[in-house]
Amino acid sequence: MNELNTVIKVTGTAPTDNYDVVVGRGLLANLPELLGERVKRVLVIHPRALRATGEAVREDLAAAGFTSLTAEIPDAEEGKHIQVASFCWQVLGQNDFTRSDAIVAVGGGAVTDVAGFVAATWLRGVKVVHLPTSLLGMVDASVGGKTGINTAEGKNLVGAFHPPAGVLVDLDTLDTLPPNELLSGMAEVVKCGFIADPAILELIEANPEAVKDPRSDVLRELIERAITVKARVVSEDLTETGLRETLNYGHTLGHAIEHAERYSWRHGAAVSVGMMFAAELARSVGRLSDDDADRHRRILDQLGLPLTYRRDRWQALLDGMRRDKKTRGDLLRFVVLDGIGRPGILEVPDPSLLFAAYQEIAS
Ligand SMILES: NC(=O)c1ccc[n+]([C@@H]2O[C@H](COP(=O)([O-])OP(=O)(O)OC[C@H]3O[C@@H](n4cnc5c(N)ncnc54)[C@H](O)[C@@H]3O)[C@@H](O)[C@H]2O)c1
Ligand SMILES: O=C(O)C(=O)C[C@@H](O)[C@H](O)[C@H](O)COP(=O)(O)O
Ligand SMILES: [Zn+2]
Repeated sequence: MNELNTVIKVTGTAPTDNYDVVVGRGLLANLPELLGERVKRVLVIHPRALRATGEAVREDLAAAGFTSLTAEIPDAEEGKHIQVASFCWQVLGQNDFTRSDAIVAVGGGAVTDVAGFVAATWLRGVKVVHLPTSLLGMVDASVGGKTGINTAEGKNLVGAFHPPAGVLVDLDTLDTLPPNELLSGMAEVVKCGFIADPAILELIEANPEAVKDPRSDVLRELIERAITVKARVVSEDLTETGLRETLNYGHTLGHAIEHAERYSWRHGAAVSVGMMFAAELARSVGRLSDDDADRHRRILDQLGLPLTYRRDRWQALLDGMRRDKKTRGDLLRFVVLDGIGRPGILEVPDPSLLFAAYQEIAS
């Protein structure tokens, strides 16, 4: 690995909780070194849309002496399905994959989520390495070991914590990422700014054009800062017993919107509306100042992320939010801010409070 790479460490209590997230260019070629000598066979999981990248990874593996197979899966949320996991288990079974073999995920967050889930469940756990190719995958989904698939009832309702053995964030892959996908990832970067690193917000405010340029130094700094936030949080609380809930800022409503829209909305777009809602909720109970709540609107609007959602969908959203993993019994729980960089939890026994805050963002 060369000196232009940045290494962000994730740590934890078990030896398998410790790994590096390496950020740089031309990094995919470093995969064989990362897998190590014990691994003999590798299953590369990627969507059809990223076939060329998957093939390039397999060529590097072959050159280094690994036997590799491909599982080409449906794109985006269609990949986060039990039938896709089942297809991958079948490929692993038919090819006698053992506990010393490995899975490599090449793609966005949907791919790292389902491939991570397959790795968590095959033989009760095999090594997985993530090669995220979307901004969202780089700054969020590939780091922290949350894996999952959707069910008919909601988003990520089935999954496991299964940290990767390593993450290679190859910035070159962003060159082909469509602008709306970059924008979606930017919502998670902004989230990290609101919950933990105000410098992220200042960088975005000061560089409205550069943040959208995949080759800019500003974007690289944002990526590294967001990964640093995520790595720090999951190092302290891998299994979400407390601090990790803060990474769910904007997701209680966001996931409900994704489900209501049958996943036609990008994850980050839904989280953007979810953060607007959380800000209005916190403002309404006197926890967030008007200035800080208004800053949500300014930054998300500057980026071009959505700020509102349909007034007539409230009941479906409330039903969706009840299925959020932070809910305890009848108590809905939201990540809210007491100020920028000061996240906390708001427990809401009475949905009328939520309905009132929703009116502020309903269109
Ligand atoms: N596990 C976690 O901690 C975590 C964190 C955040 C989000 N997520 C999950 O991640 C998913 C969203 O991730 P996403 O936004 O990456 O979506 P995605 O994986 O659906 O990818 C978005 C689209 O971009 C395409 N794409 C990806 N990389 C590309 C590239 N380099 N060039 C061209 N096209 C490319 C994909 O094929 C897809 O069509 C959601 O399911 C969300 O729930 C998980
Ligand atoms: O890593 C986490 O923890 C997060 O909450 C990060 C989120 O951005 C991500 O979308 C995650 O998949 C949501 O998890 P869930 O537990 O609410 O399904
Ligand atoms: Zn998210």
